[in-house]
Amino acid sequence: MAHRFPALTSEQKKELSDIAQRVVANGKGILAADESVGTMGNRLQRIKVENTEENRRQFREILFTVDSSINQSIGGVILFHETLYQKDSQGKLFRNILKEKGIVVGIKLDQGGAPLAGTNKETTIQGLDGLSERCAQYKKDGVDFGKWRAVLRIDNQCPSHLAIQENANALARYASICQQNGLVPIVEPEVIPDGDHDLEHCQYVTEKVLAAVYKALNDHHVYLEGTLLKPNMVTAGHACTKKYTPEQVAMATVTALHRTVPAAVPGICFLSGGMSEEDATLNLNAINLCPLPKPWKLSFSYGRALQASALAAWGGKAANKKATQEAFMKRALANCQAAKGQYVHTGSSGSASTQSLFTACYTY
Ligand SMILES: O=P(O)(O)OC[C@@]1(O)O[C@H](CO)[C@@H](O)[C@@H]1O
Repeated sequence: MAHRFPALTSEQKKELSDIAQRVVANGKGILAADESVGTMGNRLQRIKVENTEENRRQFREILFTVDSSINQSIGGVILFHETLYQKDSQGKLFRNILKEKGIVVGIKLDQGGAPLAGTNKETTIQGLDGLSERCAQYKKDGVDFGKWRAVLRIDNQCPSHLAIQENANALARYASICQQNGLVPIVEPEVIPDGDHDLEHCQYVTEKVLAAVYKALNDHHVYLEGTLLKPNMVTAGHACTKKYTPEQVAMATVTALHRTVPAAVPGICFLSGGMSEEDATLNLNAINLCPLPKPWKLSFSYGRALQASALAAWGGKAANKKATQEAFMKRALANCQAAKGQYVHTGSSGSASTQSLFTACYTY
């Protein structure tokens, strides 16, 4: 079929591919600081801090005002709408603080799950209505990439064909709209770790989901060089009694990606999905050492696994700023090393870094 109606000009393609490559250059990854108000409430509750706009702002100010050398490990930060328009205590917009550090600013664009009737409690994600207008405004406000998280669950009859197809199509439609507005879409089909399934079953499901996502992206004429993928690592279910090594997780993960993700995709930035900070780093390191062909950058887009120690160190007290920034910097550096397969576990990680960060049916 002739290519008669090009979706993007060559200038648009160049801009998108440049943005995507900047985010994952030289072992850099993404800080996912895009927790919605509700999710942030759960995080703050754990450290007994009230979920007010001011407390959310204060924690994020501490993260974003960390030393500029953070830009060696963090190439992009995903923000929630509220945070994009917040300022530090000197009145400077967070997004400008990040940009001055050379960090690319992203935004969460999905707007929560809606039930798929006739399935075993499966969902699709909302947010397509008005998305083009929202993207255009965000682009004007300095945003260069978006994120959309679709949630798939392994269970009896799950994920169903309908859930896989519907979420793949929504991700592709979102990706197309982002690109039309100059935003690199981060495509996040998360197979959540709830369940007692083994590693092999997670690999099987992850392959089915990713294959459907790349078919849909192709159907929607999405320019793959101007996208990033944010998948789950292939792991056994949280309640599986059999334990697997980072090397086994890495082999299953890279095998699934190798079978389904085109080499044109510049970077794959894993979510941490409730793994402890240390496990997320060790698994990423093993993935980068896995002896299979890896045509993409294999990096991180962690929420919990970059912020858990920092949150614990902060405890809601301004006096703990230095310790909070040190904890954050430590995880960012460790993950940057892991993204190059150079992380050496010294055994000196604090207790917060080895704690599981799993939450059942993690949604928002
Ligand atoms: O799994 P993690 O690494 O903690 O978070 C991954 C993530 O996609 O899920 C969260 C919920 O949408 C987001 O805040 C974040 O970007």
